[in-house]
Amino acid sequence: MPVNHNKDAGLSAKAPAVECNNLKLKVKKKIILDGISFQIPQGSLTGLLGPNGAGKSSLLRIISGLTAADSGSAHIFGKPAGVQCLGELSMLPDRSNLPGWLTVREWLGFAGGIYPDWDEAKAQELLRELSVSPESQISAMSRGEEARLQLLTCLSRQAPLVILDEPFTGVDLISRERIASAVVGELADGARTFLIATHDIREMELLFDRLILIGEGQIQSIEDVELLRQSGKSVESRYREVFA
Ligand SMILES: Nc1ncnc2c1ncn2[C@@H]1O[C@H](COP(=O)(O)OP(=O)(O)OP(=O)(O)O)[C@@H](O)[C@H]1O
Repeated sequence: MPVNHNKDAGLSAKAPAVECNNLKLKVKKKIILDGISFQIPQGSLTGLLGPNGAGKSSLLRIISGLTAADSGSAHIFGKPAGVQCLGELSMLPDRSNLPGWLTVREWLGFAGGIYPDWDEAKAQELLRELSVSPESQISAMSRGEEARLQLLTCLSRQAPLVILDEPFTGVDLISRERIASAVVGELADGARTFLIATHDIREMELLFDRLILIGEGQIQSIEDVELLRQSGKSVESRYREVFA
C-alpha cells in the first residue's frame, strides 16, 4: 500500500507542497529574484528551467531555508520555509557537500544517524540500482559517481518534498538514465513531490508534469505539460520559444 508521507508527518493534505509569493532577493545591489510567485501541488514533478544565472539555485536555496529572501514568502506544505521545515524536504544541492574522507558505507551509516526519516532498506536498494560501490572513498569518486551517491542520499530519506538542483551535471548518459529511472521509481505512488532544476531537458521531458520557466530573476511562464503536449508542443520547443 502506498505510504502517505504527508499524513505521517502531520502535514496539511490540501496545502500546496511549495508556495512562493512575491519573493525578492538582491545580492550586492544586483537583483537576483524579482517578484517570484507560484504554487506546486502535492504529488507533482515540476521542472524549474531557465538559462545560466536565471536565479534557479537562489530560488531553491530560499525554498530550502538556506537563504533568506529580502521580501516575500515561501511556504512548504503550509509552513514558512526555514529550519522548521527541514524534516519535510530532502535537497540535492548544486555543489556536492559530501564528506570526502569517508567511504560510501561510512557515509550511509552517518546519514542514517543524522536523518530521523532515513530508510536503510531504500538506501541498499538504490546502491544496487544506481551502481554505487559501498567501499569507494568519496574523495576518489568521479563526478558522476558522486552525483549518484548524492541522489541516493536524497532519495533514501522519506521527506515528502524532494528538491534536486542540477542532478545531471557532469554525469554520463547511462548514469543519467539511472538517475532518471530512480526518480521514476519514487514517483510511482504519488506520495512525493519533486522540484527539479536542470538544463538536461531531454532526460526529464517525459517525466515533468509542470514547468516553471525562469529568466533574469522573473517567472517567464508556468506550464501544464499535458496541455502543452495537447497543443502540439514539447518541453524543449516551449523552452526555445521562451528563451531563444
Ligand atoms: N553570493 C552571490 N554573490 C554574488 N552574486 C551571486 C551570488 N549568488 C548568486 N549570484 C548571482 O545570482 C545570479 C543567479 O544565480 P543562480 O546560481 O541562482 O542561477 P542559476 O539559474 O542557478 O544558474 P545556473 O543554471 O548557471 O546554475 C547569477 O548572476 C549569480 O552570479
